Amino acid sequence: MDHKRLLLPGFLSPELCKELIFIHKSCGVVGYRPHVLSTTLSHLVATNSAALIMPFIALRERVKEAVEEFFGCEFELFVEFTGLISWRRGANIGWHSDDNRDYLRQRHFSAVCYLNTYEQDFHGGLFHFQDGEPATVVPTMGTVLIYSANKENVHCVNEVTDGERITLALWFTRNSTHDEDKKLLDQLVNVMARIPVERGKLSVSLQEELRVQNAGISSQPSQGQEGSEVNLEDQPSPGNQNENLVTTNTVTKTPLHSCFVPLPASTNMYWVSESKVELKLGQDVGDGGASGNTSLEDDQGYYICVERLASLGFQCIEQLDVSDSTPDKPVKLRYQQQDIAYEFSNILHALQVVQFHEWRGSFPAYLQNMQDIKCDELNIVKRQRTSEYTNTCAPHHGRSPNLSSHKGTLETMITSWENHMSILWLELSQMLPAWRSIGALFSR
Ligand SMILES: O=C(O)CCC(=O)C(=O)O
Ligand SMILES: [Fe+2]
Repeated sequence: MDHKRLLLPGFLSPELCKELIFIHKSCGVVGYRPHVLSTTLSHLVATNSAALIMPFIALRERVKEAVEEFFGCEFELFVEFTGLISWRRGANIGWHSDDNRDYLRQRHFSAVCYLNTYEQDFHGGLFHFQDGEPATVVPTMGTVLIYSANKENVHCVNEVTDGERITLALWFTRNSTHDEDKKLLDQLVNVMARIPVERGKLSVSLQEELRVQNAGISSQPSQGQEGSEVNLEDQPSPGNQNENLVTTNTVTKTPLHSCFVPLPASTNMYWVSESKVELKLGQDVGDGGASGNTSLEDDQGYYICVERLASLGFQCIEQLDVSDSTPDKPVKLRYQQQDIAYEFSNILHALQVVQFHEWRGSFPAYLQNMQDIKCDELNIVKRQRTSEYTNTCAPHHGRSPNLSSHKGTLETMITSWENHMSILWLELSQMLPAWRSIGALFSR
């Protein structure tokens, strides 16, 4: 039997891999099997994070071209599925081919893009082919593995024993009725139509201004940016006038803000069950759906967003009510026992902002600032009232440093995320008419 497969090391730049990891860590939900989380493009669109599909577009195109060239089927393929998948401790998949279910028969070719590296970011999780060469694929950041989805390429993934193994999985089909682009376009058109700011209201000059401001911001992520917000005061959008500028604590929210503040999906999609789930290995192949979801009642587990925030040192000031089916409530965070004054629109908004700064590496600067505030304040307090030293550190007690006094830092933290999102959002809204007319998602 022929085992047609291709390994392309360095196909993705480290920068793109990290950006995709940021998206997954900001938006991922429970995946299709235990210990697996996923972020599909349609999930991004459905959770008001449509702008985050932009970094995928050129990559999907490049991978499709590589698959078409290797298998000699130029201009014949459609992307059937695009999803970021992470495999956490305990995740594995037995021998299978990727088309091994009736509802997966349309999958003709597979491409797995490895976004992080074996033995650096996770342990276990090697990929093996049952027959032929290469027998084993070692996941390495930026490598793409391409193979046919049928029985020529039966494979498995060993159990991940530690860390988080993150991939971008793509499937391709010759069958146009399974074209992911058509479904995404329908979804995008619906979502963009509901956006409160009319695209037409964003004049060309304003868009230009935005670009210039953003160009400045992205090159200096850790500095105060006076006047960096998108101020639409002069161009109110109909039906939205009263909401044009909403000040929450120190940070001004603009109409654009409401375009891309994420909307969480239902709670059970973020609930990772830790109770035992019976599974027949080797039969359950990725469908990108949420069939790994389990009910909240009988389970031990954790809420993904809360866990992701906690792993970076953030807690929600008020505990999240996981019995609430839609966690779309304002959230405030605490970092190292200091309450952050800013009110995020919801837990997903908080997570996206935090992950954004983790990705950009701009946290150390902010945290350094926060650390300085803490030390200074504590020193003063310590000198004055030594006996109450511990109390001053405790949440809601004494004068724990209020970060709103460090307006520049906090404001920059929020607005640099907003600016990043607004660039993507504008790109998306500019591309959409062309995508609609062609019926496909493509890059410039
Ligand atoms: O992540 C990998 O290396 C392969 C995953 C896989 O086999 C699948 O999802 O079907
Ligand atoms: Fe597979």
